[in-house]
Amino acid sequence: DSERERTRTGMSKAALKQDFLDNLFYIQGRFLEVATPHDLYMAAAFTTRDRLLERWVKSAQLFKSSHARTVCYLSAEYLLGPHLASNLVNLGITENAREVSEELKLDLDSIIEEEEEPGLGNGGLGRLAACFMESLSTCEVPAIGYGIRYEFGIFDQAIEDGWQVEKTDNWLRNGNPWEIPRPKICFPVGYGGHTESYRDERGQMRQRWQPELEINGVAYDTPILGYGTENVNLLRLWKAEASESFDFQAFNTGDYYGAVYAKIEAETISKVLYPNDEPEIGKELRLKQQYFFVSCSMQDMIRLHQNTVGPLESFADKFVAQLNDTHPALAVVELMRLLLDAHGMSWDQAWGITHRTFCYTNHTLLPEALETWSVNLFERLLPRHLEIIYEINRRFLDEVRVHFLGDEARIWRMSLIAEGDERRVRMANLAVVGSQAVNGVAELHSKLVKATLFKDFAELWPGRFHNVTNGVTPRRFMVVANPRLAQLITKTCGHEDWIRDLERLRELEAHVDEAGLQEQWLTVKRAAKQDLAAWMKQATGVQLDPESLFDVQAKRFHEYKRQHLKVLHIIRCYQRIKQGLSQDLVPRAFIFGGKAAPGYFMAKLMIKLINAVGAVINNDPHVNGWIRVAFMPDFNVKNGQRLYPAADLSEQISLAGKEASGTGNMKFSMNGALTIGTLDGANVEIREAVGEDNFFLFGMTAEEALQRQMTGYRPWEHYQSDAKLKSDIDLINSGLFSHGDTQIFRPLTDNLVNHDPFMVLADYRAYLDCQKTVSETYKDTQRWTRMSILNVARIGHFSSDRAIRDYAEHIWKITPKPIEPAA
Ligand SMILES: CCc1ccc([C@H](C)CC(=O)N[C@@H]2O[C@H](CO)[C@@H](O)[C@H](O)[C@H]2O)cc1
Repeated sequence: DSERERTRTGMSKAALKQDFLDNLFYIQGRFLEVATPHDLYMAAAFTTRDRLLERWVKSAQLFKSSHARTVCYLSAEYLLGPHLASNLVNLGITENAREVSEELKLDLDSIIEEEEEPGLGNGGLGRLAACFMESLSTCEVPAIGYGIRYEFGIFDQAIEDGWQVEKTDNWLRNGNPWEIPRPKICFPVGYGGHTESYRDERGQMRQRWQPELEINGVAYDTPILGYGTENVNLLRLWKAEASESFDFQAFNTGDYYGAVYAKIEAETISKVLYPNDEPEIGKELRLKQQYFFVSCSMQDMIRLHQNTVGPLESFADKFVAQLNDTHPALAVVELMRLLLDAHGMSWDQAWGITHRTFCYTNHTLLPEALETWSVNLFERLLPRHLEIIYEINRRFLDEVRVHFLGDEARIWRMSLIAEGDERRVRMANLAVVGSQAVNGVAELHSKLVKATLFKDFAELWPGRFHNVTNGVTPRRFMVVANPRLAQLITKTCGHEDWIRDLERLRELEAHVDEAGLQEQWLTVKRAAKQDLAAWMKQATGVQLDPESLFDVQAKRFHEYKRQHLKVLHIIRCYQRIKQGLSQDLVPRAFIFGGKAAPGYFMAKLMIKLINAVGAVINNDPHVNGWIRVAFMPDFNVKNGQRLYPAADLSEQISLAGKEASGTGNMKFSMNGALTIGTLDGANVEIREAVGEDNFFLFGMTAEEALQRQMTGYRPWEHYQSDAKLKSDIDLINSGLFSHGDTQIFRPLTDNLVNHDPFMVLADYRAYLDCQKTVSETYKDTQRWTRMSILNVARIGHFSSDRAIRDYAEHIWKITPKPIEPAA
């Protein structure tokens, strides 16, 4: 058998078994009889990693020797999820691993369950970065993902007495077998201090920075394997360390705290992920974190270029860097600083390279989400960068004046500096000016980005603005999360090629009316619902009926995502059942999941309201069996993989114009859930793809919502004129769901009837009517199943492989570089 089979990285059962037992012994120092679940998991992880490393080394060799053009994805977040199951699928050895486990009387699923997921992200943006890394490898595009190795990721969420309680996410407590420390790949990062001008050896006046504090950034590498390919890309996350981890002088003088102060101060920089998916003003540590990973990454890219190609003039031919929102936007300024100050380039040459290197993706239109940093903070923390920002701005505004003579208002709006009592640096404007391409993440969003957020810039540089609609990886969110469905699709299509070419799901359409397929389709969904019901029972005590319609809303809590609109529907159903008017209802399980930023009061109150309403409904004998409410604690990638396969109905009900894209909507559809949603973000394109008959649409369009807001929206009138709405809101205020406390939810209900910034009351009626249609449709199982099959058959466009191919062709101008399989 082949060279590979004989080696430690054979794919055969025999090779896997031997390697597993060897790793259990040589790495965990255990033999089977005494191995703990954690030992078994670590042995399985190292056995899988061995096979990754072999491909990784080959990829790195080829990319290095061929000077392959490489994408650098700069993201402050990567919501990777557990590695083991996904790597087994991408290596194509899940079955072999399962059989070896059985031979050893072990259960592969419980070994997989053992893994602590790396939650190095908040939500959509972080998970997208993870899907993109997997698809970059699958599409054989050479790439490096750069980010921060937070010691503590997104908090673990517990629900206590209905309230969210945040628990520290100590994900590294048991070690991390998937990363390789690279102590020798280490870069200095400066903060504070001052700048000074000096005359260089050529007599040129130059600027340099004398930072006050210097720490080190050390690389930790994680291989990212593609599916059905030998290509492995690199995820390089930076950890902050003190340049001097122990100050002996201080220790000798008995100043023990002083001895470790530098170490503590340095390490705080990569200590914890900021748990907000909307910016918190002026958190200095946040800016330090952003500069930290940007500086390490730019220095590393320059090192790699000089070690492979050589002269920096061709830097932008070798590297293209994608800014994942504005969080890494400082990279534009840091590359300028390095090219100017460290490599003695002229401004124009440096700017030519910098501008051609960067591309920027915007992920949100919410004004409060656009990051700005005070000029004072910049002066103190990054004085040299502020100088460079001023020079970029001076030259940029000159260009604007040429095109828009005398339009000082435009100058004021486009400036990188927001004037006013406190001058602030606009990171979004910096990202646009410093990039050769700017894109939104769904067609509607990209249109709104050009028409509102960056209107001035789109008028100056129309060709710079693009759209790349988001996508998700079908490997994790179909094959790993829903193996039953994957098997049924493979059997029906007669091949597994759909996993790497998702458009081939269309072949399912030919079978859509076959009773056999419909039957098996229902069986697969029912089994997933039973699994979720069992998990929810042990996690929350709530018993869900797998025969009922699983109506799921799972995403970060935010008022624009309108989880409170969903609660009003639940209360409406409750009231109708209590009034004996349940004829047009179908039994439903209302399932929620999602974390709220710890400082976001209204979002946390929404979680409490859901659990309060659930407690009453789930214990009310009159409604028993009709409706149930359950809150899945700690919604993360692992738990998401339990939820997506079990959903019948996917709630995508944000106010049109607010959700940039959404990606959960794609994951639910890929698992046969039907969507009830507004014409917002990628919902628009999902509806176009699956067909309007297979999508439950309601609500105002983005234009209509904007119009209503412009002409003065008075939510109070809805409350006054709509008796049902009034009684639902009054029921919340009645204290029925809060042990008679009529005040606890007032902030939420008052906000709704007096302000309602996301127009919940305006869409309430349309939403209820649409939910009626949903119930009607669900009663017709054959029709519902047909719609479910068509949702999967027509969802191919929303693979992250397609999104990566779009970026490669239209933005990065890069071609794949496949690694030839070992002989
Ligand atoms: C500074 C705090 C912070 C952190 C994250 C963010 C992200 C931009 C928020 C986010 O995750 N946006 C989501 O990005 C997804 C991927 O493109 C989209 O699908 C979602 O619509 C968008 O809300 C903003 C501000």
